[in-house]
Amino acid sequence: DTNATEDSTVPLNVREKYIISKEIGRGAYGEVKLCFIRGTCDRFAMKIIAKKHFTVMGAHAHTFNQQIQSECSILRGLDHPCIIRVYDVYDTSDAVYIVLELVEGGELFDRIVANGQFDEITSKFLFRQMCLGVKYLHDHSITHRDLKPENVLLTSPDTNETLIKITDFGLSRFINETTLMKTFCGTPNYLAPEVLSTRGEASYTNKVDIWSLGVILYICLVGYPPFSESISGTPLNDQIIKGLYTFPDEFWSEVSESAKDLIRKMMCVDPTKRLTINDVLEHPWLVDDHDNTTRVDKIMHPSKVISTPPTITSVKRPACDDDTPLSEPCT
Ligand SMILES: c1ccc2c(c1)[nH]c1[nH]cn[n+]12
Repeated sequence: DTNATEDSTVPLNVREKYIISKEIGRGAYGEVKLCFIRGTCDRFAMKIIAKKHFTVMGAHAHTFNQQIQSECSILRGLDHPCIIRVYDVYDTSDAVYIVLELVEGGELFDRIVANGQFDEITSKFLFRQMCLGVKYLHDHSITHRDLKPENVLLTSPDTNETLIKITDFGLSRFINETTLMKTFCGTPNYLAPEVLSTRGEASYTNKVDIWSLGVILYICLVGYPPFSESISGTPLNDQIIKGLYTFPDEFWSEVSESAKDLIRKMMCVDPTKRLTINDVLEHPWLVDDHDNTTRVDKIMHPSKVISTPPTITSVKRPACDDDTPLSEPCT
């Protein structure tokens, strides 16, 4: 990958507005670089996706580019605390340049690795935010399709009481078969069974995101994935397609039955039986924990922290006795 700063293929209008700096991440279909707006020095993330990863419609390239434009105008219209903001999109012949919100806390994936796993309270705090972000996408008819801890970013580098931001949504609709094959080449740890059993031909529903959220919650609580080749020797795809996961007491004895119940209802093989995102948010594990809901609301809407108004002790009231005539009738 060429260094975009010198790379002459970066369109002039992008270079005029942004200084593109170092690489800060690599997604499945492109690189992410730190960039600054010339002048204000506001910092953003610039995702550069080479078009070769997209379905080449050949003659239909024109409609394809229009599809990208309309998709990105949808993405630019999204505004939710748990969704990475899309500020600008530059579509050129060989690449799409997407200007995105920058966050400094790294990926959930790395935080889980560093922590080992989260306690149930922290898991629920982060999980509720992911659910609210996914609900916002589903309410806007957007299926993420590639939810995984690598696509959940954190805003604070030094605490788990952090805001999370979901990224890499929306463009997945434009995946061409090679990138889709990449989906199959990559570990299908988070991939829903219906995608695997029909080799991706399944009519995707947004239920695929619920399965992935279930896998993410499982990993947050115990620090290891529900499916893995090494242990049982059964091929990974078979484990997923048949839903062969368990909650071994060795690791799960400290976790509440309610949390396991929710995971079972999210990681159910039949998508028609799987919970919707609204069902998930109405599950007792999330609904019955008001403290968690309050903490999540506060981190999502910090400005709305209701500061308790000062009690009125400062105002001195004249000692009133009943024969003092009122200077004027009280209005
Ligand atoms: C998409 C992919 C990676 C991103 C991103 C948007 N924003 C941001 N801030 C740090 N990394 N990163």
